[in-house]
Amino acid sequence: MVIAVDGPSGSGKSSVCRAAASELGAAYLDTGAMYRAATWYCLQQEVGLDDHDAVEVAVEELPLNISTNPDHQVITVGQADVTEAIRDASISENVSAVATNPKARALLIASQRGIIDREGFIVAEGRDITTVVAPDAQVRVLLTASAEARLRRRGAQLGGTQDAEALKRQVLDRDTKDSAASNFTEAADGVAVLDSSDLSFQETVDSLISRVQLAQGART
Ligand SMILES: Nc1ncnc2c1ncn2[C@@H]1O[C@H](COP(=O)(O)OP(=O)(O)OP(=O)(O)O)[C@@H](O)[C@H]1O
Ligand SMILES: Nc1ccn([C@H]2C[C@H](O)[C@@H](COP(=O)(O)O)O2)c(=O)n1
Repeated sequence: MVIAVDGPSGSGKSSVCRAAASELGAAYLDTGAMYRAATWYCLQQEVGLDDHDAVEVAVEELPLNISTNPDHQVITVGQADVTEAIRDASISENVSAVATNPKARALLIASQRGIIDREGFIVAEGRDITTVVAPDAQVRVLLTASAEARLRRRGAQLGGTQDAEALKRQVLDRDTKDSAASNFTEAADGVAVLDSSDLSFQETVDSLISRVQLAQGART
């Protein structure tokens, strides 16, 4: 069973899907982490992010390994453990340049489909999982939250280190740029909306799990 979840920045995709996968005993794929790792690699190789061909070459040779264990996420690029580094504000502010590069996207999407096929029972989250990567997933959810809730949550997550302008760049401005590559603000046909604005973290996890259990029941 494939559980596909999309949504804007700060809506809770990574944390909610990781917790749900852990409770369900499923694998977990953070596709945003793959775009972030690709961006880290381009910056490390001093590839100009506006140079589309150079970015494509870099993504083609990207020596990426991403774990699918929801309880132990490790992301490596070659010998470098980039699990923490890809969460840096410098990556958040540059990742859209890679995510909107069509050829880089096609390469990463192919890799994501390979991981999903290999795992079988998996929660995969990102921006285009319900629509492009796994449109045939048995559970398809658009996880949303108000802009105010998303900014507040991201601010708390970063320990109050970012001012309002930096948070806006990392959350709302990034959404605007990423919208050029995929539609994650409106649910496509057959995709259920889960609005977490007024839900606690655990209520949101429980809501996702109950949708999975409903789909599991429908299959037996
Ligand atoms: N329903 C909720 N109530 C309160 N806090 C939440 C809720 N859902 C998520 N959070 C918190 O909000 C923060 C942002 O969540 P998370 O990083 O999972 O978002 P995201 O959608 O994956 O963002 P991005 O796409 O930018 O990586 C985390 O600290 C998470 O614990
Ligand atoms: N399926 C996906 C996943 C992510 N992206 C882009 C959009 C984000 O700016 C970036 C990082 O994702 P995050 O870690 O914030 O979820 O990657 C995408 O285009 N498609």
